[in-house]
Amino acid sequence: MSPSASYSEINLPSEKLADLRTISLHKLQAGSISEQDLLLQACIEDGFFCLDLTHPRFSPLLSDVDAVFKLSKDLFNYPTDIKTLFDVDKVSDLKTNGYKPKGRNVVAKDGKSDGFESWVLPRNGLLQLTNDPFSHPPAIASNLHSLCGLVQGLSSAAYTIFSSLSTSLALPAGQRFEDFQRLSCPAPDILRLLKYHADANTNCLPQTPHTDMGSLTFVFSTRPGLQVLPVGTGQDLGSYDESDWRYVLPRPGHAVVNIGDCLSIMTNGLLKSALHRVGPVAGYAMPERYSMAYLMRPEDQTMLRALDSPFIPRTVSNGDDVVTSGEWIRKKFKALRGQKDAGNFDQILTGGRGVLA
Ligand SMILES: O=C(O)CCC(=O)C(=O)O
Ligand SMILES: [Fe+2]
Repeated sequence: MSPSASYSEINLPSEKLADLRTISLHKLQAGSISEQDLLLQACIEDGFFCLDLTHPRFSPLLSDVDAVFKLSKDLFNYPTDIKTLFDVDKVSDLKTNGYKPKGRNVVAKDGKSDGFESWVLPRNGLLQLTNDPFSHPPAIASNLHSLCGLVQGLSSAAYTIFSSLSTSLALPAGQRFEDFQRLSCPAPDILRLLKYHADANTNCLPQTPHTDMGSLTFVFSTRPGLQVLPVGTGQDLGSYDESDWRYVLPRPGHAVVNIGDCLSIMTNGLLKSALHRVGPVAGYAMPERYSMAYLMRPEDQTMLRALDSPFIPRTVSNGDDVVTSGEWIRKKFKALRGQKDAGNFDQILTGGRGVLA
């Protein structure tokens, strides 16, 4: 088969596929104990799972996903001079709003740059939770209904997931995950629309390996491309092998969900924040690919330290290294802004490990 064979023609060997658990949001919401246990297991063992949204009650959410994919195509089809009016580095401080052209950031030590355009939208701006500036083009203004529906639907799915995990870990009142991401309070969550460009080079790496630095991420796509590194393959030490990557296949009516660094820190590593990346299937060209990621982050005042739970391993800390989530995000930016050639801001913002050494 030629490197440009269509993805539907590619028959991936099953041992190369990520064997992710499927969690039904409907069953979680109905209080199923076995689903709750399965969710905890997935977060401890993989840091990734597939979220089944096929129950009819989630049809409005899936319609919003479709509408936002359509919007995404319209946005990336805008002429370059319009897109650059909303340059993420000009219209927002912490990259929480605006457009990033392809190739702006370095993704590999050899200096190669990224292979995707992105457009980031802030939850605070969409839901009018703060008065922070939120400049955006007409296509976004005319799709606010779907964008807000999507963000609210995913925030509510996250509430169910957080609350299930909090119960499983016997977290005390006031220290439950959902207490740090309240539905009506401002939080620096972002909706990230992505367009990966086709690339004939079978060795291209459009997006660098990274972990997401927030709490929980939901990803939707209709094309393969997402790859995860199984927990236990030397992620922390960087001693994994290229052959360790596993492909996550998109499934209609499902989101791919993963744990971010903040939840991992708050559970002292019990819940895993796994390395992932986007790239072509080995030996094939990279096809054009649209995806969207809703990257959730704890409210700014959240202390990033291990929570009280009989299941969370304790560490001895003098407290000096505890920071709030807001400080942590700012610190990362400051460190990077002062670091010539660090380039890779978007990945750093969304990921704490596994990026440029
Ligand atoms: O495009 C994807 O499938 C993944 C996106 C991602 O990992 C991110 O935005 O952090
Ligand atoms: Fe990510």
